[in-house]
Amino acid sequence: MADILERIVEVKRDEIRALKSRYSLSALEELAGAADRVRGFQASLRSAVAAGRAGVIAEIKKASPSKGVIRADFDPAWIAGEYAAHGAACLSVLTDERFFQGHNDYLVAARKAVALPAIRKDFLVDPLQVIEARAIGADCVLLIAACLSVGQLRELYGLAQSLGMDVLVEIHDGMELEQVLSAQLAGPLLLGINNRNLRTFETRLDTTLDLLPRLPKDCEVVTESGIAAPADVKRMRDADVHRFLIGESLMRQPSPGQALAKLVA
Ligand SMILES: O=P(O)(O)OC[C@@H](O)[C@@H](O)c1c[nH]c2ccccc12
Repeated sequence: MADILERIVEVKRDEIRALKSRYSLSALEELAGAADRVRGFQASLRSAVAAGRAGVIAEIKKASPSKGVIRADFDPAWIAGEYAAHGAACLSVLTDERFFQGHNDYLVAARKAVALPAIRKDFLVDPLQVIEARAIGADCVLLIAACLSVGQLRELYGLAQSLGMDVLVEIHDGMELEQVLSAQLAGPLLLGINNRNLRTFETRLDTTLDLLPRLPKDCEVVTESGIAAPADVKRMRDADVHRFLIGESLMRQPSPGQALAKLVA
């Protein structure tokens, strides 16, 4: 059986075809040009960290392929308000419909409710999806190294930057790190290390810690997935990792904002 990442990318190919039949490139570019001004995503994380705080990207995620529905009562604007009121630096919004029960409208609603910058969390493999991200208001896009060739990574990264967006480049092992470094992207690189293996769903915080010695000095590391307890946050901060992408453990609590405050207190 094809693994989940391959299945997701197959579905994305269909979505890209549909997007192409709905919009011409110039129409989509026009929408991107008319979108709300970009809010600095990488800068917001940087200022939290400079102030001695954890820089948290708080995720708005209804469901996932590994966990099913995570939160049934799902109101993206309300959740965004919770996160903003309790110290999140940025929002992450899943827009994939098929596997994560996300939606572009959730990003629009969440971003409209607060002043925080937001990343479009999806599986981007085509320039059109990057332009679409800006058209719906995204301030940052996720580029997953495992879905992209070095050439695609360079192309999509450059395109996102040319649209004023930041990019979070995601890896989960040393091979993907080498691939990203060989792309020689314009830094300082915002590099996400996913503790969850998207092929097996196994989650190990050591994934981040093991890769740290191999990262370039100016790299801004985000540890992603599986952060559930204050001890997890402390372990990372002791290793000089101050940026976090956190979803499930917040989404499962009645007040995701209070959960966030407790986690990083
Ligand atoms: O819910 P968690 O374990 O806190 O993880 C959040 C985030 O890291 C995870 O949703 C994620 C990281 N990279 C992704 C790529 C696609 C979809 C989802 C993800």
